[in-house]
Amino acid sequence: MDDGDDFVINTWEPSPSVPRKAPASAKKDGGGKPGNAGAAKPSGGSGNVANGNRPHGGQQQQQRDGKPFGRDGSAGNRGDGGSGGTGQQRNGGGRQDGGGRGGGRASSGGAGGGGRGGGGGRGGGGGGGGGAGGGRQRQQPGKDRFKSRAGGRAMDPDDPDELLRSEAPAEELDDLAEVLGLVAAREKALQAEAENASGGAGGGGKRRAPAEEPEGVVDFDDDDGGGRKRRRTDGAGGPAKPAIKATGRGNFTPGTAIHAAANPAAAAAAADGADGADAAATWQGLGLAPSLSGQLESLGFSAPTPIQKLVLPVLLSGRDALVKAQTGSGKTLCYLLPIIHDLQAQQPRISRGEGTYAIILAPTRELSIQVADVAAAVLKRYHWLVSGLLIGGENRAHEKARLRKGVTLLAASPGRLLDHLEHTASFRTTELRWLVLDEADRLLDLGFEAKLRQITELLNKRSAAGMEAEAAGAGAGTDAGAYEHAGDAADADGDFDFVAEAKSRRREAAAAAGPGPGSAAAAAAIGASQRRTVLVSATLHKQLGALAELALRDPAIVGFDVKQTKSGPKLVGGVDVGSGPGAGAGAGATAGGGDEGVSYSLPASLRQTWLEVPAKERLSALAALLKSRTARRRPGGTKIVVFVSSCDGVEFHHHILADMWEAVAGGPLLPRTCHLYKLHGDMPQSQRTETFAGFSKEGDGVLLCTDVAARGLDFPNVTTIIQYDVPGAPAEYVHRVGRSARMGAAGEAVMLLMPHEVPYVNLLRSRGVMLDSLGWDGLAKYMPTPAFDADGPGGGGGGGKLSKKMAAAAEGMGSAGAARQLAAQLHRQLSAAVGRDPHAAQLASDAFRSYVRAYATHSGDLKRVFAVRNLHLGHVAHAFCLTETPSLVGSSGSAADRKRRKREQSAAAEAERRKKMKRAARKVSG
Ligand SMILES: Nc1ncnc2c1ncn2[C@@H]1O[C@H](COP(=O)(O)OP(=O)(O)OP(=O)(O)O)[C@@H](O)[C@H]1O
Repeated sequence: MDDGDDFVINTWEPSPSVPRKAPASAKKDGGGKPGNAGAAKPSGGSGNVANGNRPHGGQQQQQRDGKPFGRDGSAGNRGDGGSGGTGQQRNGGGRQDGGGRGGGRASSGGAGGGGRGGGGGRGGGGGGGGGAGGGRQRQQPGKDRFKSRAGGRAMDPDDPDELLRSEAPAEELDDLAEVLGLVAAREKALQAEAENASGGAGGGGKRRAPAEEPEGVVDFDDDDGGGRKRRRTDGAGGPAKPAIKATGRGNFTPGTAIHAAANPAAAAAAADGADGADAAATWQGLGLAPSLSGQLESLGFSAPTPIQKLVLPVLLSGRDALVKAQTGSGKTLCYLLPIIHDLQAQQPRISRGEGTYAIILAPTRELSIQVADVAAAVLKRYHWLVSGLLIGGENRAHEKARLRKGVTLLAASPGRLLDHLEHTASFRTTELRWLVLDEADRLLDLGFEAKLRQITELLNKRSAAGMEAEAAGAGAGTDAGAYEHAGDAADADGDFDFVAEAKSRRREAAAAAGPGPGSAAAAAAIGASQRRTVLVSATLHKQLGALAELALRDPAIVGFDVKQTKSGPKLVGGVDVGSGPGAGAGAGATAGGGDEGVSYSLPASLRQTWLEVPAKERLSALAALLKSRTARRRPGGTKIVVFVSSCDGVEFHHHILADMWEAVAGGPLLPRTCHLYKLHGDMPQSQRTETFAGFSKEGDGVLLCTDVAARGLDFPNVTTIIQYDVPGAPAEYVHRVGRSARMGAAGEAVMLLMPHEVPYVNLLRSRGVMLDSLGWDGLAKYMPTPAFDADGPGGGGGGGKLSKKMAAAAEGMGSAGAARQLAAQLHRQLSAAVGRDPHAAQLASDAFRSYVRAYATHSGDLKRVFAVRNLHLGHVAHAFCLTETPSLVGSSGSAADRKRRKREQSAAAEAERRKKMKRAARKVSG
């Protein structure tokens, strides 16, 4: 039933801050080459077309493994698969008919060659029992892993914050890399086998005709897989630009040479060169439609950033891509613009009933919301393209209703997307043309590998079902068959005739229009079987190569280099492309692989410092930093993000600073106009969304948060980042500080380190991140001072006058040391207040425990620097305003909160169900 509350983000007013106007610096970016888009186009497009049967390979592998495709398994039916495609189509109406779908794939293999159909049959047969079991086995270890890392506490693997509290052990990630490598190798072998068996005839029958190679465009130096080098030139005989090399055709598999991409610095320089400066300096010059260019300008994006200049032509050409660039350099538009350009160009227009054409996966809910907001803003001109959001914490039933209506462009978090792929029959993805994995490094960090693999497999399966149905039928009804095949029986009604009709007209129009950069023909050449996949990352993650192997085909690689090693090609950090004029390109050249040897590149406009603080003075130092940064009103506002290592830590500090400070210190810590926010993964989604929007809009504000806000979130005008609790690996540091100094703006990052943690500065230095030491002197006058002494309240905490006695003492001492002593006195008063308040005391103990637990999860090199044995637990407890050190055994408040929330959610769901039943009953009786 449709709830009527529309899911169309397209009609939302995007958050006022997102996107924001381009700063003057960005507008000045000049340069670029005319015709780059065209130059890049044909090679990728044709390469992809030639490789069009990749999805089949993936599916064959599933069939052979007999793996289930739905969580429910429907094991008994899987054995039906032996009859191949036609059998499946006969069976295929019901979603529960797992065998039908398995057979569907078998038949798709069968179309390419009988052998594959047989393979599917075997898989289907085995799947009767083994498949379903396999599904559970695959999920279970994941859960166990989370559980064991949480010290026996059951964790929610969908929740980034849960995982943040303790990262996956390195060995597990290594195992996953191995598995992904094996999967890729196996896929490749099966594909080769299938190609031999079919001789290409069958597959060709299903695939759309490749687009003709447009004339006058450039191919790259291209290894055709057989070691032969080809070179094409453009009509004018010029070299290919941008300087991004294509890889050989075929999957990006171990043993296949991954060509170093572009040296972005060189490419950016080329793009800025005299002969092409004007074209690449404009959106249209990069190949975007005039209407899209106009929309961007009306949003304040007057010119592309350097990374956008590099990536847009590549993606518009139909290539897959792996992209790395500095934080805040404008990566979101790098993929959104080619997608929107592609979708708006489809003739006749795409209708929402056709289902989803683009999916953007992001690791956190907030990031998905942000991407959806930006998409909605850009899509405003294209009312027929509907965007939407699928994220954990939202009502599934509402999401299902919206998916049934159709959502063209979807931003999603992996857990919820997988859930709908598995359980929402009306979720149509057979037309999917784009899959983006944003913050891919973070997705990997959070242990989403298995989910990403499942998602890719399911999408492949669905698009193959669509192609199969299309090949089997003609014209109207084709899609109905496809959806039936994909288990979407509920939608297989007459409504889809117009969809099939639109699609066939679209293809005709594309054929008539002929080839050309960004043309309808080029677009049509990339059918469901030719999905483009984009991996975007701000840092190099050691599993990224494996993920690229799995997900990408013939990718252009931007911002990384590729090093040949004994075990095959390996991604290494390349030159980051920056965000402002002169930024990035050339800054922070990299060498080596993995995190070791990587050199991060951060904006020059970011001032980075660290402050050495003993454990027991941490809270006072935080208060002093906040006071000092908010003391003066800046014209553009002051926004501070404070990173804390756990949800409990955020709760405790929020309670102390927002609810208790004023009463104890006799005045507020922050100016009245500066609001204090909190954001963490244990908050209900509605509150998270509210905070996200509120802090984005705020002129002055402080956000206390976990790493849930560390990546990708684009809060406008963040002036200061305070890392109150240390980050993990240097990449984490880079992501946290990347919330400030975006798009060439000035920013500051301060990290608090306890004395034993100071070597972390050297670790960062070894990764190219240079910090200065921040002295106490500048902070002395902002140290919070006690309100209550023999002379009565003085209001030192709120910036009011010191009591006479204190003021005299401070003047006498006149040093940072004196100020610190006064602050210590205030701290003792706070501790006494916490001791009198059971709620605060509970928050403090929970926060202390979570802090120590999080500290204990550091691994590798970090374990030596952040060793729990170096923590003075008594002093740490003091920082949490505890006079005694709590036992480290015991459940945290957040765990209890989570349980309570789950209870509340199921009670609410039950109430909703009852309401619906009552409504239905009333309708019947009415
Ligand atoms: N061409 C442009 N002109 C002006 N501003 C832009 C342009 N492109 C993007 N921006 C703005 O730059 C900011 C950063 O963009 P975005 O969030 O896409 O960066 P990012 O590289 O994804 O950052 P992170 O690595 O932190 O995720 C946003 O406020 C965005 O609106």
